[in-house]
Amino acid sequence: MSFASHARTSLAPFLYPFSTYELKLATRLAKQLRNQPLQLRCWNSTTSSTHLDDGAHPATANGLPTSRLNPPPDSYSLTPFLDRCNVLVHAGNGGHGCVSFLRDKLIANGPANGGDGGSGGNIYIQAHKGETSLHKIARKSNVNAGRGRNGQGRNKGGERGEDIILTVPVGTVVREVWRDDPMAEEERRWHREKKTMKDGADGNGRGTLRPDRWLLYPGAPASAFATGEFPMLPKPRRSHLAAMEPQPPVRVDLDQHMERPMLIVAGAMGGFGNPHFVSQDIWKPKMATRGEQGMKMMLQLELKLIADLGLVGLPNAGKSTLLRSLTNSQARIGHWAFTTLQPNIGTVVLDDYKGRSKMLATDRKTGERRTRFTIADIPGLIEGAHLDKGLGFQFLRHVERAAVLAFVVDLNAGDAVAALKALWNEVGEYETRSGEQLNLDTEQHGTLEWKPINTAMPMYDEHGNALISPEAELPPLALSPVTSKPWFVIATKADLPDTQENYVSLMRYVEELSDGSLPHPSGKANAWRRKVHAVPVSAINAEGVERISEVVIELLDM
Ligand SMILES: Nc1nc2c(ncn2[C@@H]2O[C@H](COP(=O)(O)OP(=O)(O)OP(=O)(O)O)[C@@H](O)[C@H]2O)c(=O)[nH]1
Ligand SMILES: [Mg+2]
Repeated sequence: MSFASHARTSLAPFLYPFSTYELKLATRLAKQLRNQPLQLRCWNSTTSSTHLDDGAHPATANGLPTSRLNPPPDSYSLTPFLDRCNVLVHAGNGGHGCVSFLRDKLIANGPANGGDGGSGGNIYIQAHKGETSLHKIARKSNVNAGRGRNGQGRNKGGERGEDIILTVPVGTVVREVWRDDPMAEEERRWHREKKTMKDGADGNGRGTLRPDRWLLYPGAPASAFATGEFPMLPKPRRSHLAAMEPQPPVRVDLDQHMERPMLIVAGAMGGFGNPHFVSQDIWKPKMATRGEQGMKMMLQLELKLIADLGLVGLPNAGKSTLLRSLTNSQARIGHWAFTTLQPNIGTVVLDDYKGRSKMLATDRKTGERRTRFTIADIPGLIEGAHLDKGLGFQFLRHVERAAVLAFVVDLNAGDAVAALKALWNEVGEYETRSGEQLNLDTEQHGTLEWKPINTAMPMYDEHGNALISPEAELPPLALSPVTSKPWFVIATKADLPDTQENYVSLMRYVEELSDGSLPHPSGKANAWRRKVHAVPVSAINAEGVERISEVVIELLDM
């Protein structure tokens, strides 16, 4: 059977129809297009306004009636998207201890009963499959957990500070840029002081006067620090939760949906109330300690994965229309290049638990039912994108961050095979260049410090000096090469007349590619080409698009 007849009979019956209904539909569409004056198809501002004036159709350039899949250019909603940000997190400070003495009807001058301060709030992080972007976190830039409340009289401890949970998309890598840990300094100081006392240099057993650590009774004059007797400062305490913090420096790869949040920084401990300082020498301690200071940490959050499927295509190929036809997205659609300037993420729901699911699929990694997958409509690539033409690098960065790639080619815009080759050329060259850049960096700065997630690296040298400076740039994230990703082709605008031959030659090309008789269009010998599909669709009519979900599910599990 020839390719053309194969396509006609099995692959695209809705596109090149022979049933009565489909034939009628196709004839009507083709007729509509033929009847349009040519300038209506080639948009410019004059023709558009003429078009509006005659009132036949609202402002759609292709002359088709407006619908959700063929909206006027001003009918869209912009969803913010960000795939990288820095955020300064500050664990909560501890509350102060309390200076208080029991006073009762019968006891005029009772014992010390000041409560301890509450501990500060913790910072947690949780990857959630409902999140697609980091913009909500980036908006804050500083995230402060709540401070612990101060202790009170009658031995009442202070309340704990409020915890903070950073909710991020699945596929986020969290890396520490720098940290400021006041507790580490306190601990070093305490050990130094203890050693001095032991050596007998200051053998009176009294601590140094540290107004920043001690708290006197309310209304005490400043001179009380000089005249009062202070015991040695208690050893600085860390919260028992600190044992659950990731090893420094924090390197966490959140590639699974998390049911429970994970601790990043524990809050600081509260200060001691005055009963802690009762001794033989000091019966009525008029001092308590201040709460410890919470740790500050600069975190870099970066999405290693922006979506399960990335739509890669030339400008105006019909990517946003395709996204709309598969999801509830309100992405902007326009008949000019670069309508889309930042990725739009949409979710394809396979099972909404309202009845029979659209498709039964299991995630091979987790063994769980797959109920949805996400799609990123990536801005169009132009020739020379790998040389950073247009907004080349920024757009290609997103291509690297999709699990499966769909190359969207417009069947109505010249040779589809040439378009596919041009796209692969840009992507392949980008990969080569980023590899070269990485090698160059390695030559200049020695081995790049990207270690597997969660391995501990020393933060301080033996003298307590920070090894990682706040200005240090983190190395680029190690991502899997683009050419190793499973991919397929979506041939759009197949409703337009005379696109059949183009599709057939595209199909022939990908078949020969899959069986290894042709070299991979990226020029890379080991590029993925196990089973390349070419799916013909008419996104504007939502025809043929169901097949895309089937192919994506198949490729996601490869
Ligand atoms: N006839 C027909 N027209 C389509 C189809 N899909 C998209 N179009 C039209 O093609 C034009 C471009 O569509 P978009 O979805 O904005 O294309 P895009 O690839 O997102 O473009 P950029 O964001 O600029 O890269 C619009 O005028 C759409 O109406 C289709 O299946 N059939
Ligand atoms: Mg677009």
